Amino acid sequence: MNKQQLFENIKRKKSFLCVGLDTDIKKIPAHLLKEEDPIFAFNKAIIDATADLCIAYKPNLAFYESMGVKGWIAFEKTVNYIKENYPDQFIIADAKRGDIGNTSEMYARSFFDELNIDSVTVAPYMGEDSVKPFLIYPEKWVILLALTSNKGSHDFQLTEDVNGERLFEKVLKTSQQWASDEQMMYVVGATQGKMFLDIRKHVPNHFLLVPGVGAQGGSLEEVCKYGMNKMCGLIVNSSRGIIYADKTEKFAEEARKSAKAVQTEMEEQLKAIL
Ligand SMILES: O=c1ccn([C@@H]2O[C@H](COP(=O)(O)O)[C@@H](O)[C@H]2O)c(=O)[nH]1
Repeated sequence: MNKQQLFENIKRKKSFLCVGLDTDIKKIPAHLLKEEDPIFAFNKAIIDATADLCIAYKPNLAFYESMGVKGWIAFEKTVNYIKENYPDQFIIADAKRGDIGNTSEMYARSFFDELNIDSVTVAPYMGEDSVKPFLIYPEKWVILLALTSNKGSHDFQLTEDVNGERLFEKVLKTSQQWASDEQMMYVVGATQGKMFLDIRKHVPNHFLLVPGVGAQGGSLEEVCKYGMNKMCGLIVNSSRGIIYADKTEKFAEEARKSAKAVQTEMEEQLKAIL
């Protein structure tokens, strides 16, 4: 999917919501445990209940890998289910990969060749040769960690060099030499508030993947105020706040209500640019 198609989906659905499929066997409703593949059964119900309200799904690999082979199978089935039934959805493998070149090549192959996923999150710490292997795939995206939503983002990302340049700014500046805004996005946490102004000074036109609303308490209003651009430029993720809205047989219905509440707020925010 290219940038224009992403924007068209945002306009059509009046939403820039990404539903995070952080599916934890210990948190899903008990009645699903009798299913052959409880993780997939849960995901399928959540996807069917929310697909018209969101433009993206973000399974986080940790939740699947922690289940071994069964988890990987559930992940693959989930990706295929989205692709077959909701082909307009942008799929993000939140895997935070990145390694020496030949190893990154293998990571890229598994997400882009094997699974045909739209995008993968990548850590920038190992530099250009660790990111480039992900960039040889047309219309596939690298989503590079820039300024994350957690408290630890202060430990390295905000440290300054002798010229006063912060590490996340160096990441934004340097990585723009590797790919354009047609192939690269950045992760910026919703909890970072006004810092979106600084982010936008460096990357006015890029899409940003923004986790941290809902369970982490980030403000959607602030994200939009400081981070929205003329193509929206935001994919805002909520995982726990949507998928675990309820633990009963009504879980999918309640997840839909939570997603609808976020989408309604997004529709309002989009009036500023549409
Ligand atoms: O800076 C980051 C980068 C990634 N994440 C991931 O996003 C979701 C957030 O889940 P919630 O339940 O909505 O808090 C999760 O997969 C994180 O690993 C992030 O939160 N912050």
